[in-house]
Amino acid sequence: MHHIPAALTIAGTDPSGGAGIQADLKTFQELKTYGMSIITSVVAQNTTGVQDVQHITVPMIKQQLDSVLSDIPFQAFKTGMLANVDIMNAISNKISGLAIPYIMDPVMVTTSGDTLISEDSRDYLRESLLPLTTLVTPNVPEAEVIIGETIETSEDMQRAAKRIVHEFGAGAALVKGGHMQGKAVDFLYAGEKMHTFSAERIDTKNTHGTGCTYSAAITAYLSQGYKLSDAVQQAKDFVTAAIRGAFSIGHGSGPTNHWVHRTERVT
Ligand SMILES: Nc1ncnc2c1ncn2[C@@H]1O[C@H](COP(=O)(O)OP(=O)(O)O)[C@@H](O)[C@H]1O
Ligand SMILES: Cc1ncc(COP(=O)(O)O)c(N)n1
Repeated sequence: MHHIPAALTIAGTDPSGGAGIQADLKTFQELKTYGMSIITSVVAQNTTGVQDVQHITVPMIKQQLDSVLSDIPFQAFKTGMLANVDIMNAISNKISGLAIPYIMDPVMVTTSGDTLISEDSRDYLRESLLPLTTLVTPNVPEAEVIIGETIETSEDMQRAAKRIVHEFGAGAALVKGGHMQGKAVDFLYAGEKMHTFSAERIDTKNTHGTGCTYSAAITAYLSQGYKLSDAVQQAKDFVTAAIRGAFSIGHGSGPTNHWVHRTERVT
């Protein structure tokens, strides 16, 4: 019997360590879940933006998945950057039979404004991958792409969450308010009532990797058996602390601090 909770992330990389696979693994580690990773694209990026991208071949992505699936059980998984339809299709074929929570961070554009996935793959993501999810975690611009409508108010965010579940077939939707004004408020809808998660807005430019960190934390808590709304609340507390302690390093938007449980403060 395995008593160690384990989670898998399927995503792109960030050599500067703040987003993507690197953020996911740091988060899993901090939250005491054994972390595993499938790399879909190698992204040359840092706190200032994306300099270059190279996608991993589809056979190699499939082989990475087989290597993990044939060897080590895990209790939850997430996807981040899935750059094109071929990669999405390979992933969906391998994961559609897994009876464990699937958290999709529908990564489209980075904090620095660089596009990470092709135009046509947005339709594939909406039509083929969304119905497989336990939870999808769009920020406001991503939710706008999914529903094809602009979002201006918190009522719009809540309506988007409901539409993503009822019309697009996601298991649940967490529409995140990081790009709105005022408090940092996120709405979770899983088919019944609307849950609200609110935190004070922290005045910082260092938000590189917040979405990755948040969805990885939700995945970690789900791997440990928390129910969805509790996993999101715990993860919200984690990401807020990670933003509050964010590192002012690099020349652009610095990374969040995954080391939130350290007793001595890192500055
Ligand atoms: N300045 C901030 N202060 C506090 N919380 C924030 C801030 N910016 C983002 N958040 C929170 O961080 C999480 C990630 O949200 P968001 O920035 O919308 O996603 P993404 O990184 O995918 O663009 C959400 O819980 C959001 O409310
Ligand atoms: C490989 C990869 N995946 C995702 C993001 C988005 O980062 P954020 O969490 O800031 O939206 C990123 N910059 N790089």
